[in-house]
Amino acid sequence: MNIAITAHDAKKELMVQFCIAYCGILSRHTLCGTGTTGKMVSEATGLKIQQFLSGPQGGDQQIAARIACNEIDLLLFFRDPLTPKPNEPNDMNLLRICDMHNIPVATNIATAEVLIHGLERGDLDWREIVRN
Ligand SMILES: O=C(CO)COP(=O)(O)O
Repeated sequence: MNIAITAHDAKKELMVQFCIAYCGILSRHTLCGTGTTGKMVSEATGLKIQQFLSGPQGGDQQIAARIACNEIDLLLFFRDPLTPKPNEPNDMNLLRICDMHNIPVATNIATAEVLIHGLERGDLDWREIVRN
C-alpha cells in the first residue's frame, strides 16, 4: 500500500511517536510525506520515505495530486485544530480530494490507530483492486 503522512507543527512529534510505535507495519508499505514531517519520521525511525516539498511550499498539493492520480491508499494527516494556518485552503483541499476519491484518511491519532490496525488486518485490501 502507498501511505502518505503529514502533520501540522504541533502534531509532528506525535506523528514521530506514532510511526516509531508502528514502524514494523509501516516498513512493509511504501511511504511518502511532506518535507518536514517526512524528514523527522525518517530520521527517527529509519523508514524510507519519499519526501515531497514542505507543506506550505506545495508538499500538501503534491500529495493531493497523487491521490487524484489514484496513487495513495491511505493518508495520515495529524492536524492541529488550535492554531490558524496560512495554508489552510490547501489542507481543506487535501481532505476534500480524499473524500472525492474515497481514500481512508486519519486526521488524529485515534483514527490513525484504527486505520493502521485495519491495514494490518487486510481491511484496506480493496484498494489493491481499485488501484489496478
Ligand atoms: O504543511 C503541512 C501540513 O499541512 C506539513 O508540512 P511539513 O511536513 O513540510 O511541515
